[in-house]
Amino acid sequence: MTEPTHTPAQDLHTELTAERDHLAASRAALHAMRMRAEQMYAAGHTVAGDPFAAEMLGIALARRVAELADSQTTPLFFGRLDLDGATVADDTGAEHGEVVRGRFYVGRRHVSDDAGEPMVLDWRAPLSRTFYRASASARLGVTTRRRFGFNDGRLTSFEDERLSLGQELGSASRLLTEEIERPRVGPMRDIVATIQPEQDELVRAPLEVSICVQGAPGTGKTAVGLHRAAFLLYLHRERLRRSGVLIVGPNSAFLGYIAAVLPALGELEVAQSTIDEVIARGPARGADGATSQVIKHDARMAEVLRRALWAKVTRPEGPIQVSDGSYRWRVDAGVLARIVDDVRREGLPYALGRDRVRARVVALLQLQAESRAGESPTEAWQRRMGRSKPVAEFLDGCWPAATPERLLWELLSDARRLAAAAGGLLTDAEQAALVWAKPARTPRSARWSAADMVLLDELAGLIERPASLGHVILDEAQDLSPMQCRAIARRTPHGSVTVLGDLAQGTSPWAAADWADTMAHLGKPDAGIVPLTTGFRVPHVVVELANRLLPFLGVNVPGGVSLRHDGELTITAVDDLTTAVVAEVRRAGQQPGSIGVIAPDALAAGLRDALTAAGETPGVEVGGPLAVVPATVAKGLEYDHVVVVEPAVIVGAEERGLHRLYVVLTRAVSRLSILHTEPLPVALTV
Ligand SMILES: Nc1ncnc2c1ncn2[C@@H]1O[C@H](COP(=O)(O)OP(=O)(O)OP(=O)(O)O)[C@@H](O)[C@H]1O
Repeated sequence: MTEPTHTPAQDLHTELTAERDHLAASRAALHAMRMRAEQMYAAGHTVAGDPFAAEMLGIALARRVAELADSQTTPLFFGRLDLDGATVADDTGAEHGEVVRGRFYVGRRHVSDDAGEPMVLDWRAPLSRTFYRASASARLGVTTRRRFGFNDGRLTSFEDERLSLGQELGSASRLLTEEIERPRVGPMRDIVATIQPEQDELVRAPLEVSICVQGAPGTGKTAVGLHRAAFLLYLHRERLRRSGVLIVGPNSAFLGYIAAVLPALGELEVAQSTIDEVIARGPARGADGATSQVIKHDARMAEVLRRALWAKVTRPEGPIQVSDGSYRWRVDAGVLARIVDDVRREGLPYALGRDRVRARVVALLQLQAESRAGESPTEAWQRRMGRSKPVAEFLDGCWPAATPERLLWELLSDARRLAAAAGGLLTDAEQAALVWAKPARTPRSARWSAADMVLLDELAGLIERPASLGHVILDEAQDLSPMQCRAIARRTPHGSVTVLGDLAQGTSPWAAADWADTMAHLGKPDAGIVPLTTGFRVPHVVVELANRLLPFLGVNVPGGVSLRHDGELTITAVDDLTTAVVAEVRRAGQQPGSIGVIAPDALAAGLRDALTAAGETPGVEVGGPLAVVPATVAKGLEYDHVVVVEPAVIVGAEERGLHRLYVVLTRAVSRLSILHTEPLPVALTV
């Protein structure tokens, strides 16, 4: 492998001018595409056949116009490929033999000229794959890969790797380094220009494939998940628009931080929620004790609920007799029992089963009516029979209608009912912890807790099957409980999942210790587990400090390595925390970038007030210049300068406090200052 040769200044100038010309021409072409789309939008109603078609066409064209919006500050392309024979892969990654030569620009979206010739290739197009994957040893038909540097939308530099001459920069790329080390002010940005080969492999994995990524802090898991969503939507737009793509993140601060990435990539329709929002059936107004909460999230509850629901189905005791004008039809108890048994064996969701039993009974009544009258009864007749009192009473007796709320209310209000469902599964003490001390009088008046929502969702899934989503991306998935995983599994029986997380960052009481368990609860036990170890956020010195905690975290994960060798770490024992935090924030403010003061939850509000009183202005939004962040919401976030306050209190505040500290220490992009009055946690000092 050789170092890239340098281009003489004069040639450099000529080349830069040519590249800027191509950029200007591409912008003009994009503008023309948008004009054409706007004209079509304006004329849409005249070509559509009917009002519905006109509306659909209008929506599609408006979307197209929005997708073609140009932003002067976002570079239209960031790379160039010179090809002497690249083999294009199809959607699945399989090569289909078309050999391509010539020059191609790679950017955020496809731009073509009037004749339809590509001026910029979408980064997700099959040919663009070579931009991310080619290396000197496997150059995939690439002779030269060029990366462009931009400043405020203006093309200012480029960097070549002549792969055909064995030149390759890898992580020594100046443009990659600049991108990684740039100050993090504002919301999270996309990484399309610098996706690394190991990340690209995950981003472009086929839609059918579920994957689980175990990655150390800052290895780009969130970035990979977001780019994977954009990639899948590009390849399977119509299918996924119908079925939906969902991103699940740990909290609303995190979702706010990542919210701008997909729109910047032209993807405006991906739902982004917390797991609680996904399963909410109304506001959670109740609270759980620590013990009952953990039991409710335990996978055994699924079986308790299943038993409780299906215990409602009983064998019919007598026959049905239905009057129909001057006739009277009859179905014997034995026949009814067989129907109930058969339908149970079919394994349908409860409500569908009930409908099917009703339909079978009506079919038997219909047979009798047909043999008597010689003609088929109408649908109205069938509905009348299905709703007739004897049929309704039979159904209410042996397959009663059920709602999640009523069932759970019955279980949590009544120790005997719970015991009947939980016998052999939950201990007596566990059952006692679940039953309400003061039962709600009706299901409607129950004050459901967040953990109850998980149980209600499980019941709802037993009663009626939810629609299947096309793809779900689960970020910080190590914190999902078995029951929460099941909630996602129910929503993806025909879809796939991308699971992103770090076992070392598990802070929930049910945090995963082994990805195989999580994937089994998600219904994808065969998914591969892929490690990511190269860190793009946390500087080397800080990674080293955080890695000291790993042996104490009880998980088996590969340690991270940092691409960043800059960075600064200070640990200071202070007398007065508030004074020290204010002084540290002032010192940090002398450098560009965002500042995050991460404090024990109990201290956060006081520090925010103290900073405000001192004339600093901590904001609440993530991505602002200064934020005071309670330790429990810092997950997934990052700041150029992180001030960690009182690590020992963070550790002592919760059961998995050491894991929390690991999360908190790994939020820093450039500088980490630790301020403490209490002795540091032992794990940090060994
Ligand atoms: N290939 C890349 N090029 C440039 N920046 C990158 C790349 N990959 C990741 N980054 C940046 O590194 C930072 C960390 O990425 P990200 O938040 O996705 O990591 P993570 O693995 O989800 O971290 P954590 O587990 O700590 O939440 C982000 O600022 C992201 O933009």
